[in-house]
Amino acid sequence: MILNTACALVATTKRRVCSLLFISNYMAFYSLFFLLPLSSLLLFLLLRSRKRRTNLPPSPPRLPFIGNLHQLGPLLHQSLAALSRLHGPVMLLHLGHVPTLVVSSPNAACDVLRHQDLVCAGRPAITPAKILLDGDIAFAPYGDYWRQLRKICSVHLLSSKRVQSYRRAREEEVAAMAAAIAVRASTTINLSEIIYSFTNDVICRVVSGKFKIAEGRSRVFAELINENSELLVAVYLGDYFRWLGWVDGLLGYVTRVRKLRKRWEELLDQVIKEHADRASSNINGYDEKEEEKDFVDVLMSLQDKNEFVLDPANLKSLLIDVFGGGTDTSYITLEWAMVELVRNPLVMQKLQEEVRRIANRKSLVKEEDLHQMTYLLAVIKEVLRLHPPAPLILPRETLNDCIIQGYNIPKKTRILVNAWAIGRDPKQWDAPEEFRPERFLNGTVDFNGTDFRYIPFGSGRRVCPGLQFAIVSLELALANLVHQFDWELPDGMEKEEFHTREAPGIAAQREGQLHLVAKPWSDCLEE
Ligand code: HEM
Repeated sequence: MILNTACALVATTKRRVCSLLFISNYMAFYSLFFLLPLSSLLLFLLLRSRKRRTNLPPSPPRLPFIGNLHQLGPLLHQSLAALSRLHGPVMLLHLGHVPTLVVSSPNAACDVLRHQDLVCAGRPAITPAKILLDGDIAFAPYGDYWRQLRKICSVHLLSSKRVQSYRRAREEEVAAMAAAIAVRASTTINLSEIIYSFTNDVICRVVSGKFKIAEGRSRVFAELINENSELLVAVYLGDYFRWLGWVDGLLGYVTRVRKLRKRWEELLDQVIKEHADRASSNINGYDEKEEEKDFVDVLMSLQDKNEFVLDPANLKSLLIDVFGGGTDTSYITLEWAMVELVRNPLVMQKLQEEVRRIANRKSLVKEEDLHQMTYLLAVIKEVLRLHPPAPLILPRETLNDCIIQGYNIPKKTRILVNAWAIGRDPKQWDAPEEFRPERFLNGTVDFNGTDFRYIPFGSGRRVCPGLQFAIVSLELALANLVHQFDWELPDGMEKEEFHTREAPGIAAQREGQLHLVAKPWSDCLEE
């Protein structure tokens, strides 16, 4: 019995040993052929992601949750420039949950806007744009839909030929601006107001035709554009802290943006309906006179010919973009131009000499005179170097992982290119804070974004499509302002009080309104 039990025990132990041996063999086999490669793969991935994380650009120290938000001031481009001086021209910030790459040197801008242009061609989906501009071009995600809109803009709405076709509209609006100044000559005028009406009237006229002035419609557009600017630049907590989106609702921002969209819809529906009425009765012969077509005419006739079909809501978003993109930017530039010219009397004198010599005592400078005015162009370039109205261009977002200046930049990183800081970088420009148009006289630096020291219109595939339109309007307006009038500070104001401070916000607008006295130039004769 004892022997039997002993034998049974031995047999069981043997079986257990065998099965243990089998299991350990199996495990060895398993680990050799499966676990080992798997764990090495995991290790490799871990190391790679660590390397990636360790090869990120430098970042200022950050706080939990808010990240670097507390380091930003009301003048965003200026606070980013100050941080970049400490942490380098390629710097990674964490704005709440949003990783944000800030680029402040021409080389880094060239990486973003040329070498990695495709990967960096996305735009972040921010709350106000999603509500107000859904389906527009400026905030459209990069892809087929954006390409279609881009083609419409560059081939049909803002091509050289089309820009040329708005010549009469521009010249008439410039004449109206000069007349508005002339009636208040030798008194202190609010030039900001006058310039704003001019830029707004030009855009209104180009987009929605010549009927708007009589109806006072441009005033309504101006009101809406103003509110656009305010609501688009406000900070929406939900964009930086996913769990705080409801606060934006509570603060009323979201409701305000929705209401604004509704007002735009109503106004644009009216404009589109008028187009349809005009087209059906053909009172304007809109189909015959190509040069008279406004943007709505062009878009609708493209739709009619089935060349492209845009959802009505998206069509309105595209029009809102053009109003927003075209009005504030040109207004801000023209205002800064007058500020810098009054602060720099020698530059003003040189510009007036050029314009008056070429215009040859005509009462109005015409567009055919502009191509000879090289100093005028240099003045506008210098204004846009010191005061780019979109100092951080428009935010981009990476569509994939990429490398910028040797650093790994993960997918879905927001990118801010600080055109303002690059334009004032002492490593790139002599005496960068001084207003010296002469630096542009040799003509090698242009607006088109090929020289990354100078990118007021951005660069690459998302470069501003309104560039030509903007430049010719600015040239014509500025030439006429300095041709017809001599400009003085209001009584009692010293040159030193005439400041160049910027107002808070993301557009680099001058703080306060510009008040000046216009003295008609006596030699400027009626034709
Ligand atoms: C001084 C005048 C102007 C300046 C400084 C300016 C500047 C800019 C900048 C920096 C961008 C972003 C470019 C980028 O991401 O690389 C942009 C985009 C854009 N601008 Fe302008 N702009 C001006 C006038 C205009 C005008 C007159 C229009 C239309 C009539 C316009 C329409 C647009 C549109 C639609 C976009 C979006 C393009 C896209 O995302 O594909 N802009 N502009």
